[in-house]
Amino acid sequence: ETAGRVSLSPLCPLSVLLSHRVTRVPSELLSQSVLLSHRATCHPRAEELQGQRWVPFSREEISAFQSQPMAEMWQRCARRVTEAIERVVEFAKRLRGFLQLSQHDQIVLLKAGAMEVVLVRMCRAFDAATRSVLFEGKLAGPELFRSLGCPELVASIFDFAQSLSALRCSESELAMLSALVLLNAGRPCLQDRPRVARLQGHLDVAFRLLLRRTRREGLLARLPAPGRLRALCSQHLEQVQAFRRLHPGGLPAAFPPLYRELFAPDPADGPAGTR
Ligand SMILES: O=C(O)[C@H]1CC[C@H](C(=O)N2CC[C@](c3ccc(C(F)(C(F)(F)F)C(F)(F)F)cc3)(S(=O)(=O)c3ccc(F)cc3)C2)CC1
Repeated sequence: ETAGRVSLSPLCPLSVLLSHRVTRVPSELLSQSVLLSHRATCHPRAEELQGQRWVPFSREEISAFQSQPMAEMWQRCARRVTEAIERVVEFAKRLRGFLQLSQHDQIVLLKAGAMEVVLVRMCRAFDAATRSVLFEGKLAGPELFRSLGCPELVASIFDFAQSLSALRCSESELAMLSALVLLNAGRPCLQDRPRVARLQGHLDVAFRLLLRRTRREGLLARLPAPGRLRALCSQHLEQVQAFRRLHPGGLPAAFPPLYRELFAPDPADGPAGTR
């Protein structure tokens, strides 16, 4: 048995067995705490996802969305993605060691990784059978988002959600994946890269041990390449720029400030993450 576990030898009297604390190895404690942070900051919660019967939008509701003005639909989606990003920030703050990083590095990691975590989390509310995602309480296919005017981005988002949901990840696996997306020592502009690399290393070991314990080592080879998430996020930034060109005068004030800060930073505000 691995060190620290209660020895289950037949010779051990109950009193000795009971005297051992059920110790968990540090990496098991780490994946447990990451799972709790994930559960506390995801929406909908896992139990709501199981219980809920997902209802698709009706044809009338879909055409109502499709006839929304582009700016209206963009603001609606930007609000929802901003709410999701605020929950990802809360998740990051609960990750062991994250708040001990400099604020500069916390901002660098969130600017680079928050949208990627939203896209990872999206597979939780994705229904592969109907290729649709939970949006404002009902199931929406890609066609519902037509008035955004960015069909390729929407298609890539759905493709990514489809491929990730096909792996049928557990909440623990999604939690560890999300933590590793955020605590990525490869992000540009980090001040204390070795410190982020140490945190990333602990998570990497904990993730591998979790996969071994659950006989899911094969998952690692099937995960989408990190480049896919990066490509999705740059596609998203291109579409935000395209939207801004269509609507001179910058993103309308109705866009959430956090969304503007992350995806349409005003050059007058100085370099990213240093304010
Ligand atoms: O907080 C949680 O645990 C979850 C995390 C995942 C959340 C989620 O799935 N989402 C949050 C909002 C979602 C979202 C994703 C992508 C975008 C955009 F890229 C663009 F609009 F251009 F596509 C933008 F940013 F440019 F506008 C906006 C909003 S959504 O559900 O509104 C959605 C929109 C379009 C889709 F084609 C698929 C989904 C995805 C739901 C809440």
